[in-house]
Amino acid sequence: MFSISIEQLCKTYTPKGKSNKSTKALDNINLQIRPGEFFGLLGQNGAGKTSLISILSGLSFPTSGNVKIYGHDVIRDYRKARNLVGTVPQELVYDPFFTVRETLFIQSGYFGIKSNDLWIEELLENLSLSDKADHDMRSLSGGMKRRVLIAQALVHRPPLIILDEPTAGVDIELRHTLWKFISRLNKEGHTILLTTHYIEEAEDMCNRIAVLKSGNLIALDETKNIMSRFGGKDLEEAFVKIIACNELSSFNKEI
Ligand SMILES: Nc1ncnc2c1ncn2[C@@H]1O[C@H](COP(=O)(O)OP(=O)(O)OP(=O)(O)O)[C@@H](O)[C@H]1O
Repeated sequence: MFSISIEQLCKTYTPKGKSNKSTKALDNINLQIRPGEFFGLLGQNGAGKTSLISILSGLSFPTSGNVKIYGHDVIRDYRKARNLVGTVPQELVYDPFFTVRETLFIQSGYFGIKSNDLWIEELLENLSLSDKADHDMRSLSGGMKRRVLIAQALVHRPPLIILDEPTAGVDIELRHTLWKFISRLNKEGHTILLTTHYIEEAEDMCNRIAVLKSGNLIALDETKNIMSRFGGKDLEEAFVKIIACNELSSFNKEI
């Protein structure tokens, strides 16, 4: 069984006013991700990455197509699918008046977990948040808030962890802390789906890469194969070449 199975997925945003044009954010995406993969989803701004992640996380509906998480359809079997995913969103969304520990306790409650103290302590420890555990969320710096968002996504020990640009604007210490912890979870069997504009992070961490361009999947392969197929000294050079190529159909034949 796949961690993620996506078949003929399309997502179109249709604005309410008649004058505005609709946007096709995802166009016939087919993709399977196996348990235990560390998978990178790359693409320029507006390529469709967050649209795809929102559908996987149950925050948005597909326009058409089928999406399953460990065999559970994200619409028909919403609760089971949602329980298997932990998503770290791009935006810093939080309740300013709860402490860090309260935030994690409340999040555990959303998943019906009553006693989660040991795991919450482990999350606090691994994300270097222990000394901030009893501080209000509003008093934390941006980087600290991001650590809490990561901990929140992990409270229910989801087998699939989705990270939407988790290191955007964060310092080097958090990057190290985060990647060390996420690597450990990946080695323990968690599947990781990462979007990032820091291509070197994807090169270091991901065993397989997909590239989206204007809602189309234009490349999909193991990281080392992408680099050798498209040349260049690193994944960033290969990525630039893939994006620059306009012959989407020739790429698609190879997918
Ligand atoms: N709620 C929405 N309503 C209308 N259009 C949307 C909505 N969300 C995204 N879009 C459009 O869908 C397309 C894909 O956007 P999306 O946010 O999925 O891209 P992205 O790859 O995540 O970009 P970024 O790297 O900037 O986060 C863009 O053209 C965007 O303007």
